[in-house]
Amino acid sequence: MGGVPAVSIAISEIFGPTIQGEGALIGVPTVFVRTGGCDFRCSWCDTLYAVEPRFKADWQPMAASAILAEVNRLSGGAPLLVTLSGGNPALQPLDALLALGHQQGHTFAMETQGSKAQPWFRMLDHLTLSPKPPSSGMAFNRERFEACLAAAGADTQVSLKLVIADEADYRWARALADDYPQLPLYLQPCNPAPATPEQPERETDTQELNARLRWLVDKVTGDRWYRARVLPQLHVLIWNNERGV
Ligand SMILES: C[S@@+](CC[C@H](N)C(=O)[O-])C[C@H]1O[C@@H](n2cnc3c(N)ncnc32)[C@H](O)[C@@H]1O
Ligand SMILES: Nc1nc2[nH]cc(C(=O)O)c2c(=O)[nH]1
Ligand code: SF4
Ligand SMILES: [Mg+2]
Repeated sequence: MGGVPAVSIAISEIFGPTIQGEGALIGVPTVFVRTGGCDFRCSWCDTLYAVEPRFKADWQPMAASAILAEVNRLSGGAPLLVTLSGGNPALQPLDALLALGHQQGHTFAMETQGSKAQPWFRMLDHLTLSPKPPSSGMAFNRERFEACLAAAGADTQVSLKLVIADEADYRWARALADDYPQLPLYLQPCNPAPATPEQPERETDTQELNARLRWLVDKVTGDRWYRARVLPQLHVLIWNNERGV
């Protein structure tokens, strides 16, 4: 009696509908499901409240059915694109969420740094792999990244989204992208002043952000790197560093 207890997923926040502000699906209406916990700690991370273990008490263990109930409440009951982010959502058991969500008509995209592969990656409709450049302070592990690509298989649309803070990041991005010519490639300038747990109300420097965007466009066009697509974080242009949008 009682059956198998539902597996729980650590949830930092569920919000939307808003628009996807980054990468291949920019502009698409979506609800975000943000998991808690990350195996990285990037120097410029804009979501440390979903990363640092000191915030563990804020992350709620939720069953797939409860997460989807909240997604459906926010979406008004209509199926839509659900974006899984974090923290690193690849650390969570998300297969039941994907199976049940698909049954309900939702589609799923996920953002991850490519440090951990899961067999359920092939259940995703879109997978954004965002390996970290030198400025993040994190090391790139090619074997793990390629395990993520293999786990996604042929039916999941995979794209590469690289954050660029400086010249060294740009050079790293060029070399990395050359090794994966089949992947759609998105470059996004690093937010120079993301909000932090200590300064949740911090505003970014929009002039500096715009200068970084212009610099990146100049680099890409100057190098005739016509495969790269340069995009801002649209949500930062619209709402600055506000959380939950
Ligand atoms: C917060 S992360 C969560 C998902 C996963 N941990 C990852 O890094 O891909 C989502 C996206 O935001 C990007 N990001 C984080 N901080 C940023 C910043 N200061 N400027 C630009 N992009 C940033 C990450 O590189 C990643 O592509
Ligand atoms: N609108 C919006 N787009 C996003 N794209 C990636 C986000 C993230 O934090 O993972 C994000 C986010 O937090 N908001
Ligand atoms: S991998 Fe993603 S969530 Fe984790 S610290 Fe880096 S940017 Fe933040
Ligand atoms: Mg974000």
